[in-house]
Amino acid sequence: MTATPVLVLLDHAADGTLRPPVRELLTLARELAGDAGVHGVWAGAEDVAGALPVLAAQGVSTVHRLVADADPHLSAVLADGLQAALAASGATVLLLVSSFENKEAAARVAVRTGAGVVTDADGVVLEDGRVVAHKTVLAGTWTTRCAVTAPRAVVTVKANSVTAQDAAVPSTPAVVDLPVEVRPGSTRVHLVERTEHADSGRPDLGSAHVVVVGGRGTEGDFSVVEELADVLGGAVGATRVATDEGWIAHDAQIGQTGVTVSPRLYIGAGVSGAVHHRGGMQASGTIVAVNNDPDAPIFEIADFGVVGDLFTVLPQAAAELRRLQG
Ligand SMILES: Cc1cc2nc3c(=O)[nH]c(=O)nc-3n(C[C@H](O)[C@H](O)[C@H](O)COP(=O)(O)OP(=O)(O)OC[C@H]3O[C@@H](n4cnc5c(N)ncnc54)[C@H](O)[C@@H]3O)c2cc1C
Repeated sequence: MTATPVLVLLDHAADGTLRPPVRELLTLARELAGDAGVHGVWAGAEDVAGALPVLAAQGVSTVHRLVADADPHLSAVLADGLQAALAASGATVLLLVSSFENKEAAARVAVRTGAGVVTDADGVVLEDGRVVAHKTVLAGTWTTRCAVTAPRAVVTVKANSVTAQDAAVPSTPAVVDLPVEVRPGSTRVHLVERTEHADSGRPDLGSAHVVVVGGRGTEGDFSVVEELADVLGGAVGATRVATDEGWIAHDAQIGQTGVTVSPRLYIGAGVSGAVHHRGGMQASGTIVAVNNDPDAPIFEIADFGVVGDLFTVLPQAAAELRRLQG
């Protein structure tokens, strides 16, 4: 694979603000593309203008704004748009933030274009002209390197895998409308309604730098978990026991059948560390466990462990952090 532009899907919120992991992907894209340049894809009716300063700081050369008579929030329509953007940009590498929706779109684009697809990567490099993606598999027990042998690569990258940095030289991104030919099959599903979650004031669980997680040990009282998360500016997560009990919404569940997180700091309180939970958090940077059972399996993977009652330890930690923060 010779040097070509790298294409990045510019995930954004309803107000047009770029989601934080997009800066990480653009940083990675610059490393892969070298002089060939970085292109972005803007999908949705939101105004791109507010995102342009960030895209300029990231050195993006061209933003392909999809123009389609169908909703690009449908993964099949998004895949149509991404395929068109690959053709328009000449890119042979497409990077997307790892999310359920993006992984579905990535798979569709890869099938249509004959690309190799890797999901949930935590690093991407070029080796001998080939895209090599690093990923953690089998409930976090193995790290693998997957070399893409096809001429095109589509890779979804987990949040917090790359440290975002601005380009040495900013750019003036050109915004180009890209008409998308929507396949008849792509609109077999109609999007009836789409509602953004009310803003909790906390960062998104999948991309947060800090995640504080409550398990069965909370016995349904998440107040101390939320308090510590707020002091650290982090997100609140949960085990399946906690979500099944209805103590917290299902979208907070971390693990094999929930969200995969890889924050810089994971704090588990009253979490045993079952294999199904580990699969969704073992790639975290630093793992802290608070559990009153010294034999809890989570201590096997913890970088720092506190044997104690979470209702005593978490408030103390929050108070000390507040004191240090002044
Ligand atoms: C197919 C399948 C898929 C699954 N997918 C998931 C998944 O995606 N995510 C997930 O999380 N689980 C998943 N599970 C369930 C998983 O196997 C575990 O049952 C679950 O993770 C355990 O949750 P827990 O750690 O909260 O509870 P427990 O295992 O009951 O552990 C509670 C811990 O809290 C400690 N504790 C109790 N009181 C206190 C206190 N006051 N202070 C400090 N510590 C205390 C206890 O010592 C214990 O270690 C799945 C299971 C199956 C079969």
